[in-house]
Amino acid sequence: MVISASDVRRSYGETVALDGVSLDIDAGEIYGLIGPNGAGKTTLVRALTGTTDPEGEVRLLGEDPKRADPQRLGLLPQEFSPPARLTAREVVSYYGGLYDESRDVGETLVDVGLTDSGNTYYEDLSGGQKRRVCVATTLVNDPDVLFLDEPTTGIDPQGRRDVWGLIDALADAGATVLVTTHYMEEAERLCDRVGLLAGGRLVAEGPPAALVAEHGGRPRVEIRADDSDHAREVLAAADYAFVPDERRLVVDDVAPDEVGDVATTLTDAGVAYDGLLWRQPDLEEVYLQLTGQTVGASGTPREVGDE
Ligand SMILES: Nc1ncnc2c1ncn2[C@@H]1O[C@H](COP(=O)(O)OP(=O)(O)OP(=O)(O)O)[C@@H](O)[C@H]1O
Repeated sequence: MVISASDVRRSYGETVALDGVSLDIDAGEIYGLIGPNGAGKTTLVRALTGTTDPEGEVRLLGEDPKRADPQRLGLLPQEFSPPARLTAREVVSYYGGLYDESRDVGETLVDVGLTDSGNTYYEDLSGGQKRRVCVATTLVNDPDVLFLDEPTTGIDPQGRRDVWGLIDALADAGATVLVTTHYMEEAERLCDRVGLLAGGRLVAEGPPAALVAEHGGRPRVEIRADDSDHAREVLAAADYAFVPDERRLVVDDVAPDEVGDVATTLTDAGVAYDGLLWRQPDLEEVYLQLTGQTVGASGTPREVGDE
């Protein structure tokens, strides 16, 4: 195992940040830690990398994390501000200088898609470009194990895809990657396995598709109608069931060939709607099923039915 944790606990005063987490991550895996703000993701990354002292046992590359070879590790913290009055190239070169051996700075910049911005001051880059520079600093020593705490937060959709491609390529080349995210699409697209963290506990773990199949529930249709209360009444009278969701009207258990029946039921009752969206359940639904909370793109936890 490249990374392993057994019954890891960490509290800050009264706040229990980690409440007995165990996990094992193998070489070449991309493992995603998912959870909303406050779930314990950053504390777990800190425990696994030796920057906080938890109870329980942690092993990184077979050692106490504090003794693991820094040359083999890359860590992108959530909050990371390189010196602003350096250019992108100088920032990456500065971090490269901290290692006995480092990669070519120009190549590393190309890898993160910063071909034209190498000579721009860090403080003059866009939010997404800054994050790419930060990712580049974690790649410059060609690490075997990478910890990326919310690597794509603030990056535009294309930039996000670029970073995913980069992480994929690193894992293909044998690197082990632990990534935290509250973007479910990111977790589904990128990760071989994910761990769902809630209140400092790992509530489920597995390949995204397997978790969705086991806990995600049935396909559903989301309806956008001006008068969604009326739409709900009409559908309830026709024996449709609903996914608990305070923000949207979501009809549960609708196979693809049954979407037309939902539309007809509404139309026959004179209910106007401007959208019917059929979708398979995703990791967001899994999280909701298992914790009663949504993660959401902003990462802010929300109790369903709590508004
Ligand atoms: N240094 C600290 N001192 C006090 N409390 C802390 C500290 N670090 C984390 N916590 C608390 O521990 C809990 C878990 O925080 P953590 O940052 O690990 O969550 P997270 O899932 O990474 O959230 P986010 O997505 O916002 O980073 C939170 O309640 C947080 O307030």
